[in-house]
Amino acid sequence: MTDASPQTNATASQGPQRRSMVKSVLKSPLGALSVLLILAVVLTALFAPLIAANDPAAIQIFRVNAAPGDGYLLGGDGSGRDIFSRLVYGARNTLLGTLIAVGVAAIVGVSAGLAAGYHGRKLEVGASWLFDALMALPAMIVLLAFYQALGASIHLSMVVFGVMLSPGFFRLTRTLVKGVKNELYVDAARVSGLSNLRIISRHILRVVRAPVVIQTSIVAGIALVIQAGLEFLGLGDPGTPTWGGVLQSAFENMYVSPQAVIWPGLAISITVASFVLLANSIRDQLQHGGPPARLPKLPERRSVFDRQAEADVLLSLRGVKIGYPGTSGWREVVHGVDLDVRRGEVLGLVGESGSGKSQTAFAVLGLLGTGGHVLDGSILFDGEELLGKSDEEMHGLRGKRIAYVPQEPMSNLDPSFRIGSQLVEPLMTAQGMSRREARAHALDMLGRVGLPDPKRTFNAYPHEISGGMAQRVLIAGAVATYPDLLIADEPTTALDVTVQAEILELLRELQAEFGMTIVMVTHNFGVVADICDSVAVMRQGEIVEQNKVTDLFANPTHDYTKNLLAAVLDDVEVRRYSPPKFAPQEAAQ
Ligand SMILES: Nc1ncnc2c1ncn2[C@@H]1O[C@H](COP(=O)(O)OP(=O)(O)OP(=O)(O)O)[C@@H](O)[C@H]1O
Repeated sequence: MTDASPQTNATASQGPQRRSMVKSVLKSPLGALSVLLILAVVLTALFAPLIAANDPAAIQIFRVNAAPGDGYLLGGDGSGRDIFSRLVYGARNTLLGTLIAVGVAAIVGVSAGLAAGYHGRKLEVGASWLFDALMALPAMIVLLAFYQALGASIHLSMVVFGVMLSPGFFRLTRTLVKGVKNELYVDAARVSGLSNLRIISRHILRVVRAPVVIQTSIVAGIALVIQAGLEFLGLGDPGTPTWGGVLQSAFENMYVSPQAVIWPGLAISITVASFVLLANSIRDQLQHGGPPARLPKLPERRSVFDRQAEADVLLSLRGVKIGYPGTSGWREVVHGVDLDVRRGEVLGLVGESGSGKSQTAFAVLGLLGTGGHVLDGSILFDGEELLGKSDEEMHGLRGKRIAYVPQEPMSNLDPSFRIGSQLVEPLMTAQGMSRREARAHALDMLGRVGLPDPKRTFNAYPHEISGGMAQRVLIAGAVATYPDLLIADEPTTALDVTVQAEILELLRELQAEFGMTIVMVTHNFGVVADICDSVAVMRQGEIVEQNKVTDLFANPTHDYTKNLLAAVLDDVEVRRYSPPKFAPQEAAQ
């Protein structure tokens, strides 16, 4: 049995510029064409009595195998009936049969798939066994046997065929449900007391919906072809006009009236092709988001590129504005940041959530989120302008001269590869090392970042190590190329307090040993006090204050900085500097 599972990822559509699926499909040429053709067939079926001039069953003996003309638009068939009228009325019966097969397949397969995927293992095993057995049955033989037993009703045959098509829906739905049922938001829904039925209808069906629509479209094409095939074999109701029946009649008279075969053939092929094209078009929209939405026009960059930074400044930002496409033009999220990071310095980029710290860091890495652009400004790295560099040029810098340590160590390691191979591959491609050299260097680095048994970690899978060890592994990978600049985005947030201190200590040591410059993105003044030499405070997309850590802690000038410092908890252990405690009235000034 056909299992036309649409390979799709329903979550792929959840981009920032997701448009309504229907609109997106209609905007793609193939999607629009297929919808138009299916609509035309449906309308023809609905308004058959208005479209067809003649009764499809009326026989005119002198029009047997007649050529087109004289009121018979496409000629007469072997019994003297109007081929056009039979095709128009045939659209009704053919679509109804298709609808029955698809409806039965979807209802049986999706409900069983939801139940088997969501509920325990026993139900899944039983249902899987049943549907596997159904798939193993030869559809045509089963349909012929049922035809013998049930009589000449194509609609009953389509019910049986629908059941035979249901395993495709079952497998697709079960797999999707199993993938989503352990997501944290589903757990949260369970904890909040929602019933299983409510969770399935609210959270699970949303994920299943789009792939099931694709599967439905594919299965509709298959059902139509099989139905026409059965009718062609003479297994339909001879009194009812259908496309398969018209094809059979034309085939019997092919030598007398060859053109009569063309019309039912065209009707079947175009409709089936439309279903398949529609499925492809929806899948494309889901997987790739369809053709890119038109971006608002980029504003002209006013900043002068031709500038130089002081010799001891490694990274220099001037007037950097970052934006994302919004409903009415660009939505600016960083509004003209000026920032200098000196060679060998650890700079803390600090501010509350959403203040633009990560966006500023990602702009330097050339890794803004989908649709994100640096709208204006200049970013100099070691005297070289980064804005305007191609992806390839940026690729040459990232992972070599500019390294990155992320916030979530675990989600940045691929669970299907050993730690060692994830460290060795980049060293071979980026540094041109041989496998042996890369392996030795990776083991060295794992030892250097304080992992007690580098060999064991090297051979381990990510799930076999702790979060703190994973962060050390990522740091080892980042510093393995001895980068000039390390950007660390909240590298300790996901770790427990003692491990946080160890990781900060490690970064400090590595910075001193390799002479790296570090930009530390953080919302935590404790981290700033612990490791940073200077600090830039961000608020609502702007830098409001930049100073040496000692000076800023001793003498914050901006109210926002004072508030942030006042919010540092009394028991935060600050090893290098002690933030002064501000009285609430002082902080509010
Ligand atoms: N992909 C995106 N599309 C649109 N807006 C975005 C996108 N990513 C971030 N933003 C917006 O940019 C602004 C700054 O985000 P950013 O991630 O830099 O904040 P942050 O200071 O690093 O906060 P946090 O500490 O919570 O990560 C926010 O208003 C955010 O909504």
